[in-house]
Amino acid sequence: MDSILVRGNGPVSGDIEIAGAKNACLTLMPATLLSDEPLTLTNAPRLSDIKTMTELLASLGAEVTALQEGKVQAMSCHGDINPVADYEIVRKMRASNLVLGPLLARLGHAVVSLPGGCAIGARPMDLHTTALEALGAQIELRDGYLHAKAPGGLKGAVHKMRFPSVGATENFLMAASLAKGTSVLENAAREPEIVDLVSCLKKMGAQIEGEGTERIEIQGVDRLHGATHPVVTDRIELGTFMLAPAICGGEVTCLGGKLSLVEAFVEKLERAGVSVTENARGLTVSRGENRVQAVDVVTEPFPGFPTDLQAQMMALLCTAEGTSVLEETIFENRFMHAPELTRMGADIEVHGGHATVHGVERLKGARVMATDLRASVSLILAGLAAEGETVVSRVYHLDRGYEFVEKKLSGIGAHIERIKS
Ligand SMILES: CC(=O)N[C@H]1[C@@H](OP(=O)(O)OP(=O)(O)OC[C@H]2O[C@@H](n3ccc(=O)[nH]c3=O)[C@H](O)[C@@H]2O)O[C@H](CO)[C@@H](O)[C@@H]1O
Ligand SMILES: C=C(OP(=O)(O)O)C(=O)O
Repeated sequence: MDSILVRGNGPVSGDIEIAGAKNACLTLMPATLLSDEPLTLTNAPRLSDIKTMTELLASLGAEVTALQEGKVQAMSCHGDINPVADYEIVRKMRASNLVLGPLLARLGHAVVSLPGGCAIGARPMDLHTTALEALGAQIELRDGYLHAKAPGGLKGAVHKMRFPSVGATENFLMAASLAKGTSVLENAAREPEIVDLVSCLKKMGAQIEGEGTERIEIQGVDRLHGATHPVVTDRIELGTFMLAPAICGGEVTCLGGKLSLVEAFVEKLERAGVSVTENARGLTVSRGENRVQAVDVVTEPFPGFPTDLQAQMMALLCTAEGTSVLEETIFENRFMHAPELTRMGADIEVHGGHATVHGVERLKGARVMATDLRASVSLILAGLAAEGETVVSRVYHLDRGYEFVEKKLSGIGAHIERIKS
């Protein structure tokens, strides 16, 4: 298993290119199941999760070709489709559950393994199943698989979710696009990845309005056609790399970054004393000599502060002046980076969904272990702020969500290298 070695850094400077969003690409890829014509995604990130989704779609009968070293995913699903998403693939990745809505819409039946839990918390599917049931699907759980069918076809309906689940919104949107009649989803998720999915579905011929708001209306159509679509910028990779100059000092431009993707995050950075400006090339982030100030953070659905940036923000706050409280409201076990940061000299107390971080002047390098995707990169960021060397093990988590992380960070002057096992 590879590790990442990081050496404490001085100020960083330069440009860093932000990739297409993992969490958008993983929902755009299953949309290929909705049409028998090719769907081409440009600006796809080069990640192991994308390979896993490719494997899953191939197991269902889709042809997926990675072009330009993986930056383009060309997909086609014109032959026989297998309705069974097998446990062996689904268990590797939560986003596998996004084939349920498309399979059901295209075939009228689907058998999809439950993703189960993952390190950061439970990944239940009740919001997905009740949303699809509102469209007329009958779903039961047998042997760890969701067996779904819609004997008379899916029919448009009004459905209100008790929580704006991103995945359930995506499954509902894809299914309702091919249902008969009009569907309305209330309390829908508003994340940029939802807006991106709708933009792609519209190019495929879907009739949808209200994306980016909490009420989305879908007029079902008989068939969807092929399309070419660029994957939206990864707001989480963007936020992660914006933290490099915030932690080390210096000035970095995150190419392709937009304020509208990370407003709640930027508000906290600015309060901490970090400057962020939007320009034609992206977002420029700078911090001078002053220590950052403590800020409190609560994770929330978009447009609130994203759960996927909580671990990285904690790395910054470890060396802030004062005490910060981070509250995690989305996943019940998403503070696993805290004990690892403590190994580096951070002063953190975790009580349930709250982490209290008392800022220290300097962290110290240590051997630490990545427990999940965002925890891994938070340890790398902390390593940049630490005295001496930090070795982060189990970086296969990192490769799920960050392409060429060593190359990108060394491009702005960070001391980072991969140790191959
Ligand atoms: C709202 C939110 O921040 N969603 C994040 C979540 O999306 P993801 O789609 O995985 O999760 P959801 O948006 O569905 O919401 C997560 C919350 O809803 C609960 N839940 C979810 C589905 C369900 O059927 N029943 C249920 O109770 C979960 O236990 C959790 O508390 O993880 C992704 C990867 O980290 C992020 O990119 C998304 O931004
Ligand atoms: C936890 C994440 O991904 P997933 O939902 O695929 O596990 C993430 O992107 O931070």
